[in-house]
Amino acid sequence: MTTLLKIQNLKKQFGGLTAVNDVSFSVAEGETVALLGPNGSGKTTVINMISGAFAPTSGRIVLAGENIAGLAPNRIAHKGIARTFQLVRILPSLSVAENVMAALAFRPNHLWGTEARDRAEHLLLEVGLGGRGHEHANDLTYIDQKRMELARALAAEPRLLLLDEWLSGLNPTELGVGIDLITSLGQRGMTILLVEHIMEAVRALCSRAVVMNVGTKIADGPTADVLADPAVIVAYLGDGHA
Ligand SMILES: Nc1ncnc2c1ncn2[C@@H]1O[C@H](COP(=O)(O)OP(=O)(O)OP(=O)(O)O)[C@@H](O)[C@H]1O
Repeated sequence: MTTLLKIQNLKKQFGGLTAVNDVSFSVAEGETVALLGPNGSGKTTVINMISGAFAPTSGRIVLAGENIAGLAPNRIAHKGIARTFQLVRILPSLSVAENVMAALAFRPNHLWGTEARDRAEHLLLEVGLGGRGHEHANDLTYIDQKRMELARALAAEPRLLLLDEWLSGLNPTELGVGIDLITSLGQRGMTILLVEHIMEAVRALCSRAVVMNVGTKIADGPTADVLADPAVIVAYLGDGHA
């Protein structure tokens, strides 16, 4: 398998707090990998460094052989990384279709006009919002806003998709649909790194999992093995459960 993303000795300090400490792991082309860990373990900080929201204190983030650590978010996006946010970010005053068209307009091979509208409708259909492009983004339920945010991320045709708790807040039916949607992206060859607290989803979607605790990587391997690792169980549940 070809490595798409290689994280090497990544570190992030916020003043005296070391949020991410010497973390290294890789994601192969076409893999769906989970980045796990209890609250505050540094997962979102890793995602923020990969997507360029934060510059690392030290370490390398290598995408397809090129070190992208510290580049601005728009440059990283143009290199093929797209993400969703833990708290959804949308353009609330625009329609659903316009939100996606804005993403199509800002990608390297821009799409405009009818072409963009057609592509936006296709992407909305893909995420379960078919025929709803005319609606006001602000009127969508939270779950539908998440769907729309995913359509915006997919509009960039990323090589690597970062999903930060994209499945959280879904009811059981919606969760099943969401898992199917991410599965279908993976089946089409998309490389995905996802932060997720819903273990049912992690087991269903991810062949491999990386686990962090207090900024440090404590496990990396096949998902079933990692979730059965006593060190991981202790990190999530505390001593007495391993
Ligand atoms: N911008 C920031 N400034 C200062 N400290 C920060 C900042 N962002 C994150 N932190 C701190 O870094 C640590 C790791 O936070 P992070 O959000 O990466 O954890 P997480 O594993 O994603 O947690 P959760 O599962 O709760 O989202 C925490 O102690 C957090 O308070």
